[in-house]
Amino acid sequence: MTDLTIAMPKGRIFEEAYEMLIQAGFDLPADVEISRKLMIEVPSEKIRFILAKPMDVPTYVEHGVADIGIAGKDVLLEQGRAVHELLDLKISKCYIASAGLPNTKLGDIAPRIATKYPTVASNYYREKGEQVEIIGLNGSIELAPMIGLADRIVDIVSTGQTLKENGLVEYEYITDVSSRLIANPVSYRMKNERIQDLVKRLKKCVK
Ligand SMILES: Nc1ncnc2c1ncn2[C@@H]1O[C@H](COP(=O)(O)OP(=O)(O)OP(=O)(O)O)[C@@H](O)[C@H]1O
Ligand SMILES: O=P(O)(O)OC[C@H]1O[C@H](OP(=O)(O)OP(=O)(O)O)[C@H](O)[C@@H]1O
Repeated sequence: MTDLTIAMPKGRIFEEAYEMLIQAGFDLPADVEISRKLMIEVPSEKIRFILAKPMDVPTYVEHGVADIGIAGKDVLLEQGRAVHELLDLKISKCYIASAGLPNTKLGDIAPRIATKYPTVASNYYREKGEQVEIIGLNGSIELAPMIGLADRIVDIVSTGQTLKENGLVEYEYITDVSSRLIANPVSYRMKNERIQDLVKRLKKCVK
């Protein structure tokens, strides 16, 4: 059996993704994320996990230091990395939308859009033929319209609670997001049997 390195996203996605691998029949240790270890070896399964920031998973996979990884579609759309998308795991579901203060119309001059997803946002408005000014932020995006930094935000919505608690409303749905299994193209060729087996097993667990 070939060794496989899997880049796992720390945080939100981790638990569901790890649970899915266990459901797929992999014999993996419990309590992995509680520890501060960033690399977990599972010799019995010939698997090595690296625990990365969700935004960094495609980087490890593109560079081939991880054979496969799990990444949100939001991150894949934003980064457009050279990786194969193998399977929609249908976990960590949410969507990207634009939002802003209620009853506000965008003026003729390029509205300011605050976002953690500058590429997704500029593609969206370009396709609509609207000129915008993108303001890149790393988090707490909802603050931007409240404090007058931007006219709209483009961000992840899940329950809608963050928008509601900050007095914002959704304006435009942009795209659905869920987590995907991705592979390095060379690993996919060289370790095809191993990766196909994993895809087959995970596919059975997709709900
Ligand atoms: N409500 C949500 N908010 C943000 N991301 C979500 C949500 N629901 C699912 N996701 C998915 O989880 C991923 C982000 O996970 P997480 O929030 O742990 O990372 P992060 O925000 O990049 O990390 P950090 O909190 O360190 O900035 C997204 O890329 C997306 O695919
Ligand atoms: O619709 P909801 O269920 O409220 O979820 C959406 C919120 O969750 C995310 O933020 P996160 O918690 O990752 O914090 P951040 O501000 O650091 O991005 C996202 O950026 C929204 O702010």
